[in-house]
Amino acid sequence: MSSQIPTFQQLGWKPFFQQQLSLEDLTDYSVARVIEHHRDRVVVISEQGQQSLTFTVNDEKICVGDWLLFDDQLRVHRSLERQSLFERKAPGSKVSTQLIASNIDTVMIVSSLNHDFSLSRIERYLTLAREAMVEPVILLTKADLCEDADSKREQVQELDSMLEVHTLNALDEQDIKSLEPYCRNGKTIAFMGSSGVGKSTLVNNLLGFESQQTSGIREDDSKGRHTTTHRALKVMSNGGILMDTPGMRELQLGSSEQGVSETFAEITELAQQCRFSDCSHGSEPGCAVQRAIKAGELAERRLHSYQKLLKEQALNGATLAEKRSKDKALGKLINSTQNASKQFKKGY
Ligand SMILES: Nc1nc2c(ncn2[C@@H]2O[C@H](COP(=O)(O)OP(=O)(O)OP(=O)(O)O)[C@@H](O)[C@H]2O)c(=O)[nH]1
Ligand SMILES: [Zn+2]
Repeated sequence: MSSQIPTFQQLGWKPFFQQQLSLEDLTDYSVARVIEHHRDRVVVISEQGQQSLTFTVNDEKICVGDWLLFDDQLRVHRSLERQSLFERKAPGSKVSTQLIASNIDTVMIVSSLNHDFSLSRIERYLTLAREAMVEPVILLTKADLCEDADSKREQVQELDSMLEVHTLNALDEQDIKSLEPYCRNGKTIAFMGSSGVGKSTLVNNLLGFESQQTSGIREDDSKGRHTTTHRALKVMSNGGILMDTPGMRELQLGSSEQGVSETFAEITELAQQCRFSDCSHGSEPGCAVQRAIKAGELAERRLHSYQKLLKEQALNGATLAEKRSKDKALGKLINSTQNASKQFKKGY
């Protein structure tokens, strides 16, 4: 974080958050945004600068990017409702989720135009972005190393005509400038994409670090990145906020169906015209999806991606449902034990 204290507006304060405050909140508490999350405390930035806050007993689940209220004793009072949230399944657990980052406006889905380029991977990230309620933008890097950049760009655009798709050389200053509209004052952005596609290069250039790293990224720089304290929230040279949490890179598909159906809107729409409401779009008669594939209006690849993601989701959904039924069973057990002890007390 730069030495200058950013203004609230710069930090991403919006009417959406303002509306959640009562008069009492404003007089009794201070407002801040979380920039680091630790086991027993959070580091926040407010109009007073950077502060470390302790949790109260009623420790709610807080994550980087959250807005919260705190008292004079530097204790968290409560966090405000989020506008968007990235979460993932906690490692080692099929059921609980881990909060990654909240209140992001735009997520940059980065894919390089060489070996990493994969429409299915992009679709996967699009689904994640939509589940998180975050606007996606596609950045296709290494355009300088690719001969058919335009045709690949078109393939991505065909996934969704409303999608913003850029091809660029992440090392080129002019190309970085084209991203400025997304990085303005008050905007929070984040990056997603597999290893080596140019995320760090983009991040460093957007942060205005190019003067420090003119000779490109050296091998030992990646080590250096890890030894410096990791601030998840950084102010970019033109005022926007960059959310740079390591967890964003290992995101997995959640359990809601909405992300998939939005990402594959044309299939969702076609499916409504299938003769059978539970059509699997295989060999059923009257399948509108198969008809569109045969007519060349829908790529077969799209249907495969769609089905694959739906299957993954069903799997995630099942584990959540299992968890719920377990919780219910536990609830029943507790109730019956309580009833039994009541009955016992009553002398039955
Ligand atoms: N020619 C060219 N090289 C690029 C471009 N973008 C990134 N690179 C190079 O690709 C390599 C990997 O880039 P990084 O920015 O480290 O990739 P990353 O996505 O951060 O990778 P991880 O840190 O592993 O997640 C570096 O050597 C960059 O200089 C580009 O648009 N054009
Ligand atoms: Zn069908």
